[in-house]
Amino acid sequence: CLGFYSNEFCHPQVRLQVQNVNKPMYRGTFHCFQSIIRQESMLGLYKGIGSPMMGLTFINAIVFGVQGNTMRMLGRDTPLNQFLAGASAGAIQCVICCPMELAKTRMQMQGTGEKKSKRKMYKNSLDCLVRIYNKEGIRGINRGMVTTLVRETPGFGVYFLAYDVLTRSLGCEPEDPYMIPKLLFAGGMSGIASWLSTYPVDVIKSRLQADGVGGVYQYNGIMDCVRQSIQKEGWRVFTRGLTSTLLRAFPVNATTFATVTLFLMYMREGGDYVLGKHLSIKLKPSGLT
Ligand SMILES: NC(=[NH2+])NCCC[C@H](N)C(=O)O
Repeated sequence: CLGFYSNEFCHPQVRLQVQNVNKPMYRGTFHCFQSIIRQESMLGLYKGIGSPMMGLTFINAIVFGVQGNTMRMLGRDTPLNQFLAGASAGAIQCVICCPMELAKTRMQMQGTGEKKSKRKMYKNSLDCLVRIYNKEGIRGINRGMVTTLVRETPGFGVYFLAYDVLTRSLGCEPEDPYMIPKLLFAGGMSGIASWLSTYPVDVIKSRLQADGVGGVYQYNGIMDCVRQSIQKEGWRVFTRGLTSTLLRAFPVNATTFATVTLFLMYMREGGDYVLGKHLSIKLKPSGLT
């Protein structure tokens, strides 16, 4: 479980993305945090954490495994191959990421605002997915899959390309006394770059996955959700929850990338290898090959 996947600790993100702009419950990130803690205690910030915690082991294993093997398959270490290897990892991990985020979103939305249901529909994330499957079948638990693929495929391409470019330009070498801070910085900035690159898609995905909580369906598909969102809230709608997402993205991805890099470096003899891009680049005096 390297780092924390998705936005399980970014509770405000989902609520800020899907709240009703005509009757907004939250004025911004800080107010959202305050309200959740006041109304639901600190535990409220961790609602829906079960699903990401269940899925994150597999997701990170898939992401770094697919990315590394794709790079070895592509052979040449070029920026385009970095992007393609990351994008393929991002696409494949959607199989787990989409249902996981659907459960997280539903758990975080139940009992809030106008969607407040009299009784809690779901006991936990697994119960949430089982109920959705029993009611809506396989299509139901893959609600939001298209937007998840549109978000994650380029998002992960940017994620790994940014880390490659930053580790190269910072010269993250084992004998460098500042290697660890540089890896943390490169990982954190790569996470931010990745979320910034596809954040508008994430807003639409969250709205589609939250749609129907409490029985009220608002959208007839992706384009209708985009149209309604822009019509009601203007283009700023695509920045809703962005602050809390970026506040979380830096430390989570700094930890993830630095941990994987150091883990793999010390798995090899004497630090000959640094993740750099994808786990198996031989370090030469001139930098990563
Ligand atoms: N949707 C993305 N931008 N994904 C790439 C970043 C993934 C990373 N594990 C995170 O949760 O921050």
